[in-house]
Amino acid sequence: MELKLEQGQEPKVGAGAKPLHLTAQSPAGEQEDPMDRKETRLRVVVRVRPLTCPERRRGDQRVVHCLGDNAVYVNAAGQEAAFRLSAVFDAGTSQEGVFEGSGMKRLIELAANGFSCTAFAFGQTGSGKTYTLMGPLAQSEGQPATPCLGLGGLMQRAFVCLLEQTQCYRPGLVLSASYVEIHNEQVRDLLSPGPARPLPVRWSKTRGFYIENLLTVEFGSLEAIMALLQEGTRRRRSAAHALNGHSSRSHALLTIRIRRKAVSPEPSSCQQGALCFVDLAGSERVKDTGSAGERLVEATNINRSLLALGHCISLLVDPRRRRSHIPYRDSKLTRLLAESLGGSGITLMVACISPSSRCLTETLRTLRFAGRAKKVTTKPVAHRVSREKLLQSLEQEIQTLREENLSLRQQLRLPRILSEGTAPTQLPECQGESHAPGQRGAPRRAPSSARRSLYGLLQEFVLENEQLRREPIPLTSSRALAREGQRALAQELARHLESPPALSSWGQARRSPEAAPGSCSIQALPCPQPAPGAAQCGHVSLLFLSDLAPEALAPHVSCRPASQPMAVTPQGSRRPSLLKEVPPWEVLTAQSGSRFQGASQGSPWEDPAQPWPQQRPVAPWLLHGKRSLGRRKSSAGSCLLLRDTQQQGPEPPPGLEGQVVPSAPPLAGQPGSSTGRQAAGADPELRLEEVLDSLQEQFQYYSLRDARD
Ligand SMILES: Nc1ncnc2c1ncn2[C@@H]1O[C@H](COP(=O)(O)OP(=O)(O)OP(=O)(O)O)[C@@H](O)[C@H]1O
Repeated sequence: MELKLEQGQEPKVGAGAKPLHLTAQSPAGEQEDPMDRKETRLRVVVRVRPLTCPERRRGDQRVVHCLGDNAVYVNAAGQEAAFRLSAVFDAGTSQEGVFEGSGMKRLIELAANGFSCTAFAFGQTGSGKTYTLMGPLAQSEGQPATPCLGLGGLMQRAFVCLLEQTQCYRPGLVLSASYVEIHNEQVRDLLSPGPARPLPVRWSKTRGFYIENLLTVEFGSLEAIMALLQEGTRRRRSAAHALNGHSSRSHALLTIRIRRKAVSPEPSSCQQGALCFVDLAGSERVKDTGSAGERLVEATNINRSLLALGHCISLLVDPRRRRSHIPYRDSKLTRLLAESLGGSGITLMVACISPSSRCLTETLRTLRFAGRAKKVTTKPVAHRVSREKLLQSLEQEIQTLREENLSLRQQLRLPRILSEGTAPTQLPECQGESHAPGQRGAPRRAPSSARRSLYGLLQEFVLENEQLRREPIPLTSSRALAREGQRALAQELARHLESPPALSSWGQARRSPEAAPGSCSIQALPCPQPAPGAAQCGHVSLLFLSDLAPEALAPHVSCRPASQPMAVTPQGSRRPSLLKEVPPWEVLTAQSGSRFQGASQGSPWEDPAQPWPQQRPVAPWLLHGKRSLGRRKSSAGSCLLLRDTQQQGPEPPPGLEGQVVPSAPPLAGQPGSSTGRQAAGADPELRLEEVLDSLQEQFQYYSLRDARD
């Protein structure tokens, strides 16, 4: 029998950690945490729950033993293994004991200092994850009991701790919360009033993966945050099965955002930390839980997303492979945890296990996962936002909400009071508490105090948004409306990506004589089929360059000197070559918002004597096929999509300066793309969202790389 004792370097977070020493000063005059930018391991602790009554009645053996010295020992059925983790809590440890010993307090402190912190519980179904995070649920309603801390979990204790900090020691802290669940691979807002609709998970260079249209609610008291927790948990999907009478059927993520204004009298920067609690749905063996029908679908989705999480962890642990592509896009869960696992966050994992002999296999699996996870490192970075950036992002947020509210008002046929050109600092037409949605369009001015701050203004728009959404009419977000125009195009693109057409000839391309004034008048190279989107949307043109390695195309798109010919490969050729038949052409530079420069001599695109009638900004999008970069370059196809940014459509990518180039993200719908594989047969709308998102990612990746090179 083999006795395996897992060893590992202890992370610096945790009980007994030295008090925070503030040594360095940031340019803004703020104190920096010594943890800032230091490689840090995930802290992984284990909690063993007591045997439950049914387990005792059945006479299950206790096979898990806590040895002291942070080691846990499993011995049964000829299997013996020991694991050493950051801390181990036996069945007798109280909720307070787990809070004190897990390092939760330090995590809260770090979140208040601007770090992104995550505490998540994982383990087999019925192993005590929800209990550890929220305490026992009120069985009748499936809600976290009361704010009373006796049996309260890590969440309630953290709320108390944070609120204490806010009220007593750091009056500058502003707290807000969001709460979502991932159920059957769909993200749902648990706080938003009205019917739960799936929210898209998007990616941006500045924010990483994020949930669009997520409601965030400010709170200032324990009662308020407990009400949010209870309301959200009531809405979360749960069901009974053989191993747990109240089993969570979704992963839940409750995020507390902590905004701290700078301490200096003339604040030049602010800190924005986050504390996220993740209650994972438990892994389950269907033959043990007896899941069938809907429960079986849920179980399959739960297990699949946990598998994706395990896969990411395995790659992150391997020092060679963690530099390559980590497939966070394989599930919504891994996308949302990407920052906590491999980015700049700080993470505490609580592995929950049952002591019962019947759960032996799953217990060992959980402990092995824990052992791997503790080797994962992140490089925590405190988020300090410069005052200018903060103001900018606030204004942008206000502007987005203003547009969203106007769009909702239009759908509700309410009078539109703001004029088109209203500056973001002007007030919305509908304010705060006293406006009832029934009083359609009664314009009100906010109290003058609210005008003083952008935060106040933002709050008003949020309130208005909430009120409008409460109307019992199905509403569509403004972004979704804007996307409708892109849907046909995306569908076409998806088809092309799946089976790129063979080009019969490259022919001559000219500026379209029918191009509407003001539209982007570049014409696609002729394809056997009309260029996708060109027919439907006058402002979109697409080049489909079959069998062209992306590496050959990207430099030409980003910064091709006008004198060089475009490298394309005609049909039938396996390898890209400089295609002499296509004369030099000057397309555009890769910077978003760049303009057509006009055509160079001999370009087939343009009559050089005639300048472009409209020098309009365009956003280029690159679609690549297979990213095989071996000696035999074989790309399924590459597309260059030119979009007129003055028309409606997806946002052009922001500036590219100073960015670290990540590994190339996979492209939805492509061979080798997990999202494409997963999406097959899934909701076509979600599938299209994926395609549009990955367009942006792809473009950013290649543009950033070119900018760096
Ligand atoms: N440390 C503990 N002390 C006492 N009871 C516990 C403890 N941990 C869990 N329990 C009880 O065990 C049962 C299952 O716990 P819980 O619902 O938290 O499991 P879970 O891991 O969240 O399950 P699932 O993944 O199915 O949602 C509950 O009745 C809970 O009250």
